Parts: sequence; structure tokens; C-alpha cells
Amino acid sequence: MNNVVEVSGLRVVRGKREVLHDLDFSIRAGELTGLLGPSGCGKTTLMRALVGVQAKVTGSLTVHGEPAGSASLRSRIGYVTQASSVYDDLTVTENLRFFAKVLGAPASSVTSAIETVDLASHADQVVRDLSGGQRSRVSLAAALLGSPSLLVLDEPTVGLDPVLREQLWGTFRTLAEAGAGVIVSSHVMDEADRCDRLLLMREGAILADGSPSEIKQKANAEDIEHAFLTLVKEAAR
Ligand SMILES: Nc1ncnc2c1ncn2[C@@H]1O[C@H](COP(=O)(O)OP(=O)(O)OP(=O)(O)O)[C@@H](O)[C@H]1O
Repeated sequence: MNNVVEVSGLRVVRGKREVLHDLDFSIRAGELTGLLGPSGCGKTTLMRALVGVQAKVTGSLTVHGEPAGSASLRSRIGYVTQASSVYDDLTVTENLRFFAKVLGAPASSVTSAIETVDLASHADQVVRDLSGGQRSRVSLAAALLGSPSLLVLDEPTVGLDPVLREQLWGTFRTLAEAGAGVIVSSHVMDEADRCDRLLLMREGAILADGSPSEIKQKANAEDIEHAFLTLVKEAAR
């Protein structure tokens, strides 16, 4: 399988502290990779480094063989941050038309992005009047406009109800099956089994990298939460 992202010796300093310590990993096309770890462990910082917006990054970090942040990668990466990135006073369609123009994406991509996130019945509603979950789906639709081959999604399911979470994970799965590399962060360990592969993070380091079943087997645990706790104890020895 093709590696979309290759990272080696990645370190990031924020403020006066090193917050990511010498990370090595890859992200493959067609796979749903979960980046799981407690609040503050460095997930957002890692994602910012991947999309090339993080300062004080050292080590090697490439996307499609180009250094992260290269201008040629801009239209090939879809990034959804934790904060909403769409305009409250525009409708769903108006927002997406605007972003499609900025990206140089075809007008037809607007309709297909709205359908992918299941918002066709709300296409003409202003974003201000949508629920929180619907609003985050508009941000996701905006990230899909250029048909990116790498999707970087920072805690996209946080605060959503179980039905919506299920739907969104279904969408991520569809996007990975269509060939994109998809990395999704979460601090909720029970989302682990939805992923093909997991990067378990703690305090700026990767504790484990493998499929959910490999990680559970390695830690001799029944679920990822217990595997995580076992691995933390092992690392402290
Ligand atoms: N602007 C900043 N200046 C200095 N330190 C920062 C800054 N932003 C984040 N940090 C620190 O970097 C570390 C990693 O933060 P980061 O936001 O990447 O974690 P996270 O795993 O995404 O957390 P969460 O799940 O709460 O979003 C934390 O210790 C945090 O305090």
C-alpha cells in the first residue's frame, strides 16, 4: 500500500517546551488511521505539522514525497480543525461555493461534498441555524471540495451524539475506501475499533502503532483503553 505521509525524527517545540519527541510513522492511502491519546498529548500539534502550519518543526515530514507545507500540496490535503471554519451568515451551499472558488475546485464538487456529508436537505439553510453536528459536517464538506488525497481531521466527532458519530465514521470509511489517506484524532478510546490502524499517543510520544487487534494482542488486553493503560505502565518501567 502507498504511503501518503512519511515522518521520521519529528520534533516540535511550542513555547519553551518540546511537545513532540522524535516521532516516526507513516500514513497509508486507503486506510483509516486513528490518532488517539489524552487531551494535551500533542494530537493537534502533530496534525498542524502534517498540514504545514506548525512552527518550530524539525525532522523529516513528507506528504506524497514533498515536504509538508509545500504549495503543491495545498489542494491535495483537506484539514478540519476543532473550531468551525465556515461562515455563520451564509447558507451551506453559499459557503461551499465560496470555498470551491478559493480552491479552484469545480462547481460540481459542491453538490457532491454536500451529499457526502448528508446535508442535502439543509443545503439552503444558513449555517447559524444548524445544529453543532451539522455545522461540523459543513466544515468537513469544505475540506472535501478539492477531492484531497489526504484528510486530516482533528477531533471531528467531539461532542456529537452516537448516531451522528456513527454516520461520520461511515463517511470517513467511505473516503478511505475511495483511496484517500485519512487520519482522525480523538481522545475517546472507544472510537479505536473503527480504525484500520492506530497511533496511540501520550505526552508527545507514540506508545503504539498498529491495527487495533495487534495493539490489543501486544498488551494482552480486551479493549484499547486497557491496552493503553498497560502500555503506559510498561513505558514507565
Ligand atoms: N500555543 C502554544 N504555546 C505553548 N504550548 C502550547 C501551545 N499550544 C499547545 N501547547 C502545548 O502543547 C502540548 C500539546 O498540545 P495539543 O493541542 O497538540 O494537544 P492535543 O492532544 O491536541 O490536546 P486536545 O485533545 O486537548 O486538543 C500541550 O502540552 C499544550 O499545553
